[in-house]
Amino acid sequence: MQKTVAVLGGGIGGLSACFHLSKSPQVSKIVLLERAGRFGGWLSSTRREDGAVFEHGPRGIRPAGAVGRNTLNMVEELGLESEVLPVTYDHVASKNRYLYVGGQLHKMPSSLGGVVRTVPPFSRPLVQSVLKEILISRGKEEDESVHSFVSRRMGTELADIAIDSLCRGVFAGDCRKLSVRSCLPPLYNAEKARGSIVLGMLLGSGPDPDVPPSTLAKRAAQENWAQWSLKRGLQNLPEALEERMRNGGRVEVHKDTPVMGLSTNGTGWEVRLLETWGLGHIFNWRSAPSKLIISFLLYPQKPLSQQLQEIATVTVAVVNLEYEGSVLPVTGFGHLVPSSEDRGLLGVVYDSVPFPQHNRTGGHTTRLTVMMGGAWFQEVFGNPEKVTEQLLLDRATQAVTSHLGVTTPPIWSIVALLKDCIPQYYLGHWKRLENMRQYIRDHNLPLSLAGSSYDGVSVNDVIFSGRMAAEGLVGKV
Ligand SMILES: Cc1cc2nc3c(=O)[nH]c(=O)nc-3n(C[C@H](O)[C@H](O)[C@H](O)COP(=O)(O)OP(=O)(O)OC[C@H]3O[C@@H](n4cnc5c(N)ncnc54)[C@H](O)[C@@H]3O)c2cc1C
Ligand SMILES: C=Cc1c2[nH]c(c1C)Cc1[nH]c(c(CCC(=O)O)c1C)Cc1[nH]c(c(C)c1CCC(=O)O)Cc1[nH]c(c(C)c1C=C)C2
Repeated sequence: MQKTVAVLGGGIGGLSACFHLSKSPQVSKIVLLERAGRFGGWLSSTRREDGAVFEHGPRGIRPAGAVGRNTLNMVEELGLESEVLPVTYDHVASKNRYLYVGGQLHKMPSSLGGVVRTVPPFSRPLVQSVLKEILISRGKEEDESVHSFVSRRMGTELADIAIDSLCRGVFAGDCRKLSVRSCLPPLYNAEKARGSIVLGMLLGSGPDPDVPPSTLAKRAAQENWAQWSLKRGLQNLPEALEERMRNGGRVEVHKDTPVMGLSTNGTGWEVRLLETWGLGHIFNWRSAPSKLIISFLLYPQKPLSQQLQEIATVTVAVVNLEYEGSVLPVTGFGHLVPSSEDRGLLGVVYDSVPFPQHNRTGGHTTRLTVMMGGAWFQEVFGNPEKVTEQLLLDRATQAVTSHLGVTTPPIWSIVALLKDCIPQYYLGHWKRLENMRQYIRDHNLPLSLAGSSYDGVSVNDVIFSGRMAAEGLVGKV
């Protein structure tokens, strides 16, 4: 029997689910319901008339691994190959990343020389920690914080500085609360499979999903891409998906359509919407049987909704700045700031280094993005509802002055407050997921979970989760 499917939330996860569902002959109709006035969720780019592009959310996607190939396969299917802006591993943006510690920028080691020598801010050569790691016995816990795991295996200095910064630069989160099992599965699996991170990395610690590469994914591997973006910014990806959905025939796409509630009616679902397109106050959309793929929380089944609610999120302030000319004292991807140095200032991305194509045409500028807040937002800035754009802008420009010595004011800026934008996989996240999925199975609920709250926060992970949710319903597409 053909199915009708509602996809709730038109972020990149919901769009990916629609994309894959729409390929299946088993699905007669897909209804995509999005609260906002545009699709794409956190993939959001400002395009200025003079050609400059500024990213408010993700700015680079990694091509590596099965999930990286899966995204590039989709990019090729959407006909976006000529729009891709690759950055190779030998590019300065791939080789140079910095830490801001003790009031100074320190380049993170990226070569063997940097690992065997003592390189500040570390007090001994990293190779010492790496060699000792092989001899440390396996942990016995089912889960552990990222900080505790790395301190135990590689020493507290590495955990306090490098890992603390890494967790801020990916999750905007606190490594003392984040789960190693859910946030860094390759490290957790390496210890479980080989007894050591180093041995796991060298010998492998489990199979990757089978995702055959498209021509574009093969090109990325041959040309050694480290990351990529799109000429018109990453927002072009949800735009291309939306266009595909609109032209495909079987997907009904609705923007400005917040879902207000969900309830089961035995055979399917009732989705309560606040009417926005002229049918009365509350519109009940009913289908039987139906499946829902949700990338956000709205569910009256108590045990499930409670578990979903327990997945915390953090708020990040993103400030894009543009400066006239070349103002950076160093070149590279950007720098991260450990929480011991400055709790509220997470890091600065030097956008014009990896993607100079996004600078305004004809002029020479430097584009930077300052990211602030995350797990420390409330403590440093107070209530996100009350913080002013001016305060965030001042804090960002002060950081650029003190960290990078840039004394000229920016010629252009934009402040975005991204409320609850990154889910935090705290200790025991894996158990919560297992319980939720068990509940769905036990109650035979026609419901799938996809999106950044579950199995990975990167754009690749989320796109893959949309595909898995679709395939869980209709089989391989
Ligand atoms: C600042 C920042 C930088 C990042 N940098 C990178 C990076 O460099 N590389 C990378 O790979 N990843 C990066 N990420 C992560 C990645 O962008 C996100 O994890 C991903 O975009 C999340 O997609 P999603 O579809 O799960 O969720 P969302 O983008 O949150 O989409 C959910 C959608 O559901 C809609 N919605 C919510 N409630 C309702 C409702 N009641 N009714 C209807 N619709 C609803 C929302 O409006 C939204 O459109 C970054 C994220 C942030 C915030
Ligand atoms: C300073 C805050 C943040 C910066 N980027 C993000 C935050 C919160 C969000 C983010 N960055 C990356 C991802 C995807 C992870 C993935 O698995 O692909 C997300 C959600 C990519 C990334 N950025 C940095 C690292 C180490 C990674 C992981 C992948 C990779 O190695 O490329 C470092 C980093 N992020 C930021 C800065 C300033 C920075 C380092 C210099 C910004």
